[in-house]
Amino acid sequence: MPRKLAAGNWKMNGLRADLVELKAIADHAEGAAVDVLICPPATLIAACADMTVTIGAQDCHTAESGAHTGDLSAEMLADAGAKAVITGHSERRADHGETDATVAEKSEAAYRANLTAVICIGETLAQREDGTTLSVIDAQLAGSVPDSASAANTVIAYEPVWAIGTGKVPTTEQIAEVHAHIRERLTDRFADGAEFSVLYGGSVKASNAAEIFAVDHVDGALVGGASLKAADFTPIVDALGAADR
Ligand SMILES: O=C[C@H](O)COP(=O)(O)O
Repeated sequence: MPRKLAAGNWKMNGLRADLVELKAIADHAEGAAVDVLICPPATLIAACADMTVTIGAQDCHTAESGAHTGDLSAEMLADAGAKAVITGHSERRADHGETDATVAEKSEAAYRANLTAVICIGETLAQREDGTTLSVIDAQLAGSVPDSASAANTVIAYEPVWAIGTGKVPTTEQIAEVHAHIRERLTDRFADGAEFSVLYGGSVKASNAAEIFAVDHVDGALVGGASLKAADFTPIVDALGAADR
């Protein structure tokens, strides 16, 4: 059975003053029935590395070190206290031109540094509307997930681009279709494909979490906006714990 995971991606939000929210989430995570991961901006990783919640980063470079001004290697993030790193988030694919090949390389860099890679995939609104969602998912899975991936070092996050930060959420039927498809592709390709945690991401809130977590093959969520405040995020953690699956 895949592990249930409630993950928060703070994106480019969070100053030291906001560590109070992270501490409250960590305190809640300590007694939670599910795994909890928070990915704050890299500037805050060291400050919260000792809290009772798993800390991750939002991106890493492919190389271990070198002349790459402004970038951070997976080894540096691990050294700061990160245990995981998000790779291939659609905002990085769009803002920084990251390709599937880059995402696969970054995921391999994560494994090299003993970090879990949270690999993001998902279709745009145009792709959803022209009926190519599943072939887009296939291409992203094939291109972004390295052959060395396993359930122990990789989490897949399905995030329809059109649902991120918009308040628009796919129907449970749409989520079910894509998650079942991802599970099938993972089991086709990896011996432990049935064990990978597959998260849903895109406008998850306390008010819709239970319905989403009841969908087959949804093993948790990657939450953006609603992970910034403990009062918004902890009910999502609890909803995942209560999900009957
Ligand atoms: O990484 C998180 C996702 O992009 C979802 O963001 P959101 O919950 O603000 O829609």
